[in-house]
Amino acid sequence: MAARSVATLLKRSVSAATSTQTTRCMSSSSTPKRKVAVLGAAGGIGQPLGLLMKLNPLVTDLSLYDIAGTPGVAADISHVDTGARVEGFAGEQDLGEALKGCDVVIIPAGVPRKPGMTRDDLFKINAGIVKGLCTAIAEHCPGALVNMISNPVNSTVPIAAEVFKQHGTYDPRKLFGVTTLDVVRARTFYSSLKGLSVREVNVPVVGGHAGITILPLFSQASPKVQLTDDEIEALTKRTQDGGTEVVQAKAGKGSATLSMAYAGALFAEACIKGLNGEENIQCTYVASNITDLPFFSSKVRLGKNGVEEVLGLGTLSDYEQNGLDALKEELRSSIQKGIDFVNPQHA
Ligand SMILES: NC(=O)C1=CN([C@@H]2O[C@H](COP(=O)(O)OP(=O)(O)OC[C@H]3O[C@@H](n4cnc5c(N)ncnc54)[C@H](O)[C@@H]3O)[C@@H](O)[C@H]2O)C=CC1
Ligand SMILES: O=C([O-])CC(=O)C(=O)O
Repeated sequence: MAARSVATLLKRSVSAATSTQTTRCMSSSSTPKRKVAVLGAAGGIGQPLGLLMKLNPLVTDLSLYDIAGTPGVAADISHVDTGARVEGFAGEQDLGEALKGCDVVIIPAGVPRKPGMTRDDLFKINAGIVKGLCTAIAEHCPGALVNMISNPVNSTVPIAAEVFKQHGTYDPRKLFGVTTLDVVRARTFYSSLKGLSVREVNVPVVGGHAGITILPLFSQASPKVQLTDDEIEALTKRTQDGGTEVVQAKAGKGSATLSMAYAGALFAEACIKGLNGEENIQCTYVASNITDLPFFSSKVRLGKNGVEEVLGLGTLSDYEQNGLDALKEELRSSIQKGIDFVNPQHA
């Protein structure tokens, strides 16, 4: 699934860049109008993600919002000769206008990790940022699909759910933690270890998005190749620590931005395709009852309403079952931390 989407995205981007006429025809006749907002658009992820959304012919209106720096980013991206109309919004007073009429809102707003930090160390700052942005979403575009990138995703998604519940706008089919980067990494590491073409490879990744809560299911990878126990262990660890690998390599200058922008663009495109009636299956962190945890990442069928179906885990190897048992306590407590942040009286 992801492999084909990537190829399509890049091919379309090239044709969109070389033919404004074609793009305009597509958006006015065959495809519905789709407005996408990026909140945190002037950041390390926000800028390349904004560009990738501008290259996507399924996007007709692109709203770029940040607390600062957006006029420059919006002016810059708006000169790209593709169909999407770009508007930049800077500062809280413009947030409502940025969100009005949105079909998809992508949130990469907030601080990234430095070496030695866990994603949970970001909670203190990012929880408040996400709460504020989700309050505005509830007021100005309550029907939009929300793609949460801001960390810790294991807690920021429950925060968003609680904010929407307080406003009476919560629809669990429309709230997603973006875990696509874990899938992208698992595919890359698996294919390069085994000399496979990455375009043909798929690996489901379930659980959450932090350390051991990231559980790649190499027993369900396709195409299937023989893996030793040591190879499975190494691939699993590398996928779980992929974010930390980048944080350490950037040595204090932030975390993954370019690969995340790519992954975020893939997932946003999958959501828009679903809205447009092109159902597709992606791994994402959503409200779920496939385990005893209220939020869980697994394969999900996306369609016109957002989540059409949360798919089960399939058969797990003993190694994966142990990983699942081991991740539950951390994931449960991260979820509760998010819920308690919005409802301190119940904590
Ligand atoms: N889900 C995932 O797989 C991944 C998540 N992340 C997370 O994404 C987040 C952003 O990372 P970067 O772009 O590298 O950080 P960054 O610091 O480069 O950019 C963040 C942007 O958010 C903006 N911002 C802060 N408060 C805001 C508010 N109230 N409203 C709107 N914008 C606001 C900042 O002005 C800045 O431009 C971090 O929390 C990071 O941990 C990063 C990589 C992967
Ligand atoms: O590791 C981080 O802090 C950023 C992130 O979520 C990732 O790259 O997977």
